[in-house]
Amino acid sequence: MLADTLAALTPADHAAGRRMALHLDNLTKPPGSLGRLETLAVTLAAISGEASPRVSPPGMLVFAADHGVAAEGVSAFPQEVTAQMVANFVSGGAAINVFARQVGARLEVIDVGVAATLPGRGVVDEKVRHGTANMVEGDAMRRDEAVSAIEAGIRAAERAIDAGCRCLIVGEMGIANTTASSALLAALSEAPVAGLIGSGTGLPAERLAHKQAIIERALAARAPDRADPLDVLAKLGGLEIAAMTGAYLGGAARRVPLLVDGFIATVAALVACRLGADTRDYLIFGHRSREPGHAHALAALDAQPLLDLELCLGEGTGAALAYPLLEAACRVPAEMATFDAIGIHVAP
Ligand SMILES: Cc1cc2ncn([C@H]3O[C@H](COP(=O)(O)O)[C@@H](O)[C@H]3O)c2cc1C
Ligand SMILES: O=C(O)c1cccnc1
Repeated sequence: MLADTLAALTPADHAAGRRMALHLDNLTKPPGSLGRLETLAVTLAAISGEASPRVSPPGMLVFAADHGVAAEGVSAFPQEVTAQMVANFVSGGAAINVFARQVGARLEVIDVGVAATLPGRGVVDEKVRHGTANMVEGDAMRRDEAVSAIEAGIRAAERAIDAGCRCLIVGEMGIANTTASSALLAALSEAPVAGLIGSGTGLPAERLAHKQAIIERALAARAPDRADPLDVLAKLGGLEIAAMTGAYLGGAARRVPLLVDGFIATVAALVACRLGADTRDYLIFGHRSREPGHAHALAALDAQPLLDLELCLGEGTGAALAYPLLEAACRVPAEMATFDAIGIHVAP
């Protein structure tokens, strides 16, 4: 199934994007005056291949899983918070629930690897295993488990698209997943760990050197093959990160715009692009997270995010907040009058 999804990936329709650019120049405004909103309209036209792209309704996918490396004291919060937040997502009290309601999104919460056994209601059960192993002691997961988690993500993307969603907002919950993400980014980019770590949920500054040392030990012990993204993902990654990678691959294969959230989401998107380079054409970056490694992950994808609200949360919140800009970018070409229609003739 992963192989089928990779085989179905194609570049976006850049000719449709160029037609959109010509149309935008004929609307009743100085050419280019809507700035990056115009770039966004061109991107959305290229993604869908349509003259009037639509992003509504959006589908939100929040993947949850635990991390064995949490036992090393790399997060300000204990592992149990992952399951508690999953319960919060189900009862509608988390930040992502607020924004999902605001934009009328279909929200799905998917357990791909929470350590605790969850009471089933309201959570899609795709548990691959009860949390990853501690990457300092062994591979976070087996290669086939990484593939299973990716495939759970592909299925979730396909469910949302089959239910009518025109855009995917992908988020995560997993205590210690900034550690896994920094480790993945270090392995994929070969940049020094020191510039790729941050305080995540609020790890005190004096614990950062410890977080860095844990990641450096894991990198040395696991020795992942940088040229093999699945090897890197299995040895250092997380189940929710793998599922997000799958959701991006699945959404790109179906030619749907994918709104990327913060640091963790961007690292998952980087893994997806290493597995299937055409995925990049379908990614729109919602915001710049306060987590320092995010700038490196964005640079690795040559990405410029839409917002900078100094968020540092995850769950998909920064992507959800950027979603109304995508709606605006769809409405401008569909609803604005053209110069031809109002009888203004502009000199060439
Ligand atoms: C109450 C709470 C809600 C959250 N929602 C997202 N995260 C975020 O914080 C975690 C990553 O940070 P670290 O690597 O430092 O553990 C992830 O679960 C992420 O989604 C949360 C964290 C907490 C504590
Ligand atoms: O940017 C993120 O995705 C992020 C940052 C801190 C904690 N959780 C997520």
